[in-house]
Amino acid sequence: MTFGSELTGREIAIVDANAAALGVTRKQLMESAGNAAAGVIRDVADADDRIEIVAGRGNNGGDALVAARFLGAYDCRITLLGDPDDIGTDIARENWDALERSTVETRTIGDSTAFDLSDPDVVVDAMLGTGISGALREPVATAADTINAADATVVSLDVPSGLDAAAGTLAEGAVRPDRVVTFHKPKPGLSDLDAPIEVADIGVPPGAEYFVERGDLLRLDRPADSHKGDFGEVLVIGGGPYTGAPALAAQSALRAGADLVRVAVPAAIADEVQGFSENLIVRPFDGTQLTAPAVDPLLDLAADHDSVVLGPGLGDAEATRSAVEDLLADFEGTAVVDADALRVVPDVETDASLICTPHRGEFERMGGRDATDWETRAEHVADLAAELGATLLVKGPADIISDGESTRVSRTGNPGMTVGGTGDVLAGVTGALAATLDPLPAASLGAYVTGRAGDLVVEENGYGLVATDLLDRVPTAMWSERP
Ligand SMILES: NC(=O)C1=CN([C@@H]2O[C@H](COP(=O)(O)OP(=O)(O)OC[C@H]3O[C@@H](n4cnc5c(N)ncnc54)[C@H](O)[C@@H]3O)[C@@H](O)[C@H]2O)[C@H](O)CC1
Ligand SMILES: [K+]
Repeated sequence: MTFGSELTGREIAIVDANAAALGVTRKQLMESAGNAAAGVIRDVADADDRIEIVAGRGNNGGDALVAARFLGAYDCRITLLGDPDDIGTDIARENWDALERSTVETRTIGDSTAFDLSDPDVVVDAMLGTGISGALREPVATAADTINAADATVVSLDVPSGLDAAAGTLAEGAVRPDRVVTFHKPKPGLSDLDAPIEVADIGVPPGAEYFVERGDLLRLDRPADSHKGDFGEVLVIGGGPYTGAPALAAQSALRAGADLVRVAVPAAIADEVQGFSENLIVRPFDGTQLTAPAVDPLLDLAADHDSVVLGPGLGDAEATRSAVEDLLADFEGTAVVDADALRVVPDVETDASLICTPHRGEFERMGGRDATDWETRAEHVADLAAELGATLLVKGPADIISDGESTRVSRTGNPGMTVGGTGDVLAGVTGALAATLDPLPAASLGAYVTGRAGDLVVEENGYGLVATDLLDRVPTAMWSERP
């Protein structure tokens, strides 16, 4: 299992969009949901029972419109709360149009004062599902009261209308069902209800939660009322024998949306690093490479940042290695650890939350077991992540991300990306995402976005990609393909 045993509203949207990316449309899922709902309704209804289906204007209502088609043998009436022109989604509207052309009895009610029930035996509550926001508004509020007062068996589709599946709480006046049929997975709050809950399999493709796909981009948010600082400040610590790597990581963090990125490098190369871009804020520390005297000042600086990227271009000198060890031992924030800095991770005790980004060779040097197929390797990645208490992002043709509990696989990227520097881009992008997201989603999206940026370059130019080509594709990969 990769997502939790219960799905919140946002996770459902992600799974839905990932299912679509894997070739199963939301309309197909709605068809299965409506079919499954009809099965439960048949279970509670006698052959001559009157069934009232009350549908809202979202996809929860859409599920019920499908169910009505499957219940053709019953005395069934569908009430749409609101104007058909205001139906919120194409797939719900298509199902409404199909019902209207059929022999199923339909009516629309826009005004709460007109809501009534004709003494039904069974009421199907499909007014609101996981798309609820805030307190119940009219006409839903009155309809919920009327349904609760009716002497009928009430079956809620997905969740009782009024259950906020993001918070797991019931709004005042929420429908009190006798049964619930929920789709794909339980939702937060359902287990607190008195009513029996059935989970219906609606054919979400296996892999929609496992693979990192386009739907995962829904975790990214940049609301109109955002303020400077909302998207985090990132500190890149790197450089010494190499100058390009820290500059590349820092620029990638900027492209991935961090508000502010500082890059701490040895003073001897500070000018050269600054020369890569006027967007960089360079913070030199004394010397030609990272050594013990820089550790305390860097820890102070790091404490003022939301995340740290540690490693790009540091090199593998013994003095640097022990400085990295000291730094990690006393750091308590979130750090993306890459390149030579990875060597110390297995031996260091730290309270920091680490995201380690090894390639396969580095993964094995850290103690990971290799495997010829990626499914087995994914298990080995999870094992090492659990052992280290860190999140691992193991780079390869399929990137494997695990925190020891959940494991994801990202399949973006292409053979053109074996060129030097793409790892620095990945570290920077992941560092920026880790400034606002938890480690597992940050690493998963970092892998997906960097790989997708590489795919966009190759789609445009063919192979012959260099790492700097990725930079301006990072925002495209993050934002222009968000479902
Ligand atoms: N993967 C799955 O599990 C699938 C689930 N399906 C069903 O889709 C709904 C969620 O649909 P969505 O369109 O996102 O939202 P809703 O239908 O729940 O509601 C939107 C609708 O409600 C209005 N509204 C919102 N808040 C309130 C309020 N407080 N008071 C009154 N009205 C409100 C809003 O304006 C919209 O009109 C999910 O639950 C499943 O049933 C898919 O069919 C298949 C895949
Ligand atoms: K409902």
